[in-house]
Amino acid sequence: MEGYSKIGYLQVAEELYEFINKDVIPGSGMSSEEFWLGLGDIVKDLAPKNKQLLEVRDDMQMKLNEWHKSNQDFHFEEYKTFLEKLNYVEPEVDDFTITTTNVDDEIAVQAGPQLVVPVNNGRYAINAANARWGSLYDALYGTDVISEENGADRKGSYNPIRGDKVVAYAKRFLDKTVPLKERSHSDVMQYSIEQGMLKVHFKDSDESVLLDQSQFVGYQGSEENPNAILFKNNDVHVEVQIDRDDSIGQTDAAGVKDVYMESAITTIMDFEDSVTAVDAEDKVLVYRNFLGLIKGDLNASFQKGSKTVTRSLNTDREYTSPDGHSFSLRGRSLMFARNVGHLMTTNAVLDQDGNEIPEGILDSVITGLIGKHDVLEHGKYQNSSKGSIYIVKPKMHGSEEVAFSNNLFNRTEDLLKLDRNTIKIGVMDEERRTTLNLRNCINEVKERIVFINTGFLDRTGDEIHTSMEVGPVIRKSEMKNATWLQSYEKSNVQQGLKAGFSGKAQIGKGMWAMPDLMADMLAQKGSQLQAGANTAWVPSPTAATLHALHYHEVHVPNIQEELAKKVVDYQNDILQIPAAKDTSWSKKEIQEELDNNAQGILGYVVRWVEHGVGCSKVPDIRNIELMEDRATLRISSQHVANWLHHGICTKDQVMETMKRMAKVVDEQNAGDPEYRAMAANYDESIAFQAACDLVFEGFNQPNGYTEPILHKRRQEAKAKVYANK
Ligand SMILES: CC(=O)SCCNC(=O)CCNC(=O)[C@H](O)C(C)(C)COP(=O)(O)OP(=O)(O)OC[C@H]1O[C@@H](n2cnc3c(N)ncnc32)[C@H](O)[C@@H]1OP(=O)(O)O
Ligand SMILES: O=CC(=O)O
Ligand SMILES: [Mg+2]
Repeated sequence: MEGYSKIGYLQVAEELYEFINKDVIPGSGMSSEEFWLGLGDIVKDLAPKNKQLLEVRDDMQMKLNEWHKSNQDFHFEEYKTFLEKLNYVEPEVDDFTITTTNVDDEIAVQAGPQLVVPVNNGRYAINAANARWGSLYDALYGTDVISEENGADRKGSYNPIRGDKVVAYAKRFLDKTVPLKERSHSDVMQYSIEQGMLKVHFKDSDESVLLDQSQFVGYQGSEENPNAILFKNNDVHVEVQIDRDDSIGQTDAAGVKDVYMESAITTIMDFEDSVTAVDAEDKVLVYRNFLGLIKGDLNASFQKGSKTVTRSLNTDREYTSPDGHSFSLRGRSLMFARNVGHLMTTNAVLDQDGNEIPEGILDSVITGLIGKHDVLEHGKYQNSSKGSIYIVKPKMHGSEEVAFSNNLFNRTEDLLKLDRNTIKIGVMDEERRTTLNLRNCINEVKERIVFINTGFLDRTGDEIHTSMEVGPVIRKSEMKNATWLQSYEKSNVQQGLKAGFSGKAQIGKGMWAMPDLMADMLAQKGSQLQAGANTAWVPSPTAATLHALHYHEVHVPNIQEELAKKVVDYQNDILQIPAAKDTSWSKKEIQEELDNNAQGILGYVVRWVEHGVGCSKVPDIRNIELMEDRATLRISSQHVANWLHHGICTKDQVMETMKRMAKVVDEQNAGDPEYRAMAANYDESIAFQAACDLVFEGFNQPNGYTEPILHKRRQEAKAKVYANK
């Protein structure tokens, strides 16, 4: 095949071949020949099984559709029996606990925010790794957490009225989190260290100490005039920064210029939901960025206003302990790589017959190979101090698919000469068959599992698609309160606790998908901790810093201990299908639902297909900017497909809506010179065609996934650009 190098069983796209051989193999302890021949063996052995697992998915979906069509008179018990016979609901394994070892404290001990970032965007990826620490002052000043009332507006140059509100908020946080024995942090004139204790001095020459002296764990600078005081609360840190020469420090009695929060304790470097990678060129970019992150030499230069900014990874933070010893804290988030799932194949590597190989197999061996450099301590920094490689595996359906991933990781370890279970797994609980059989799924990876996470966005898409034949689904905005979703969230925590995750692994919860609504996030996202999660997803570094506040309010291990005492059988509730009981929506309501979905689909897809951007902020019908990714696209497209299938709307109505909304999206993007308007020629716009395919062909997409259409159309768009060059 032209443009490919033949090696053993495989044909490898030249750019990938060269990148791996030149940049990744050296120092890995293996030759390139060994690597490619070994990958060939894995593909030869595992690709047929991968294919068979996908056939099981299709077969189950077909049988579900048939069952629902011939059981319009629905009986719940019969439905359950049918699911059990189909092995859609598996017989449960006996009690067990996970035995994962060599897990970093960031995962096992420290409850805190988890940031997700598309790894193809180097600038964002570096930012994400550096988001281990973030400025509380900036996060408050720049978001709606601080209201703009009474002259505290955000626009323009620094507004001292707003600044005062920020400082007051931060000092209230300190009073709650690291209280003084007497009075408030806002009364402090001077922080100092005396005989290993933190002392605070007030204006009237009064002084005090911390209520709990053990919360003071370090400082920078001198004992008399420290320039940073480090506190620890609920296993996470907060640093009060002092600089009397700084423009903000000057205005503060104690010279405090900022409160720095330990924020994104872990980060998911995403190769999946938020990424566009459809060929060898794109795959090389994501692998190259990940290599740079692991080796610590990734840089990104970009224009910010008139300046060129070069960004690189932060160093560790150095402190002196109260008893005078030097120590450091990590300056960077602990990184996971989220590989793609089992569905897609990639043309970056072909087998000897010219078939694309499963993309998940390629991701496993290459992220494993890159991760090996960390195990061998080749980087400027170390990601895992325990010699582990952390991989998140998404979109798996049921325990056989998890067992397949385990086998793939075993084979990857053997090929790379890594000890068994060096590669840890994070299991996304985001498909209905995994939720129902989560215990069995965890059991398949009990020696390497480090997280379960409720990816409720994909999970909602799967919910709609699975029960497509039942009837019209409830409106999208009602999904979050639906019985199935609420019980899925609870069941996930219960299964994690039962399998002994507390103190060993993460029980994670999903994304806050409104990146601009930070006040609402602060009000609502703490509930994920109350529900037992020791981490939850945020879309940006700012959100990580603000979400970190929640982990200071509650000590998650205590909550988990309480929750572990009660055991509830959630299965019947998880199986409550979100079909609408009352479908008498008004014409206006139907149109509103369609408009909203169409706007989200088009706004996201146009950037995916034409610009290669896999995660975007797209305004919804109320003009609220939403984080859209493949999983939210799956929901919107399946929702329209469902209503279309059940005659709630007509094909003509949907087409009219898509065309009208394309004009709205075109207007939203009018300021972008690279943007190609969809409404200029609907038939020629590849993005518009992709969006239409997702809706009109939605019924036939495997499990309602968006990748097959997105990949095909993106490849088409890239080919068109190259042809015109
Ligand atoms: C279902 C699921 O799988 S959810 C997982 C998928 N979702 C994600 O991965 C979320 C990733 N988030 C993002 O891509 C972005 O935050 C978006 C698209 C939601 C918003 O992006 P933007 O509009 O560019 O963000 P905004 O203008 O508010 O902020 C930009 C700044 O924040 C930084 N930033 C924003 N999001 C992130 C992030 N996730 N990680 C690191 N940095 C980020 C940017 O680097 C930029 O800072 P810089 O100029 O100093 O480099
Ligand atoms: O991957 C996360 C999701 O919600 O889907
Ligand atoms: Mg997902």
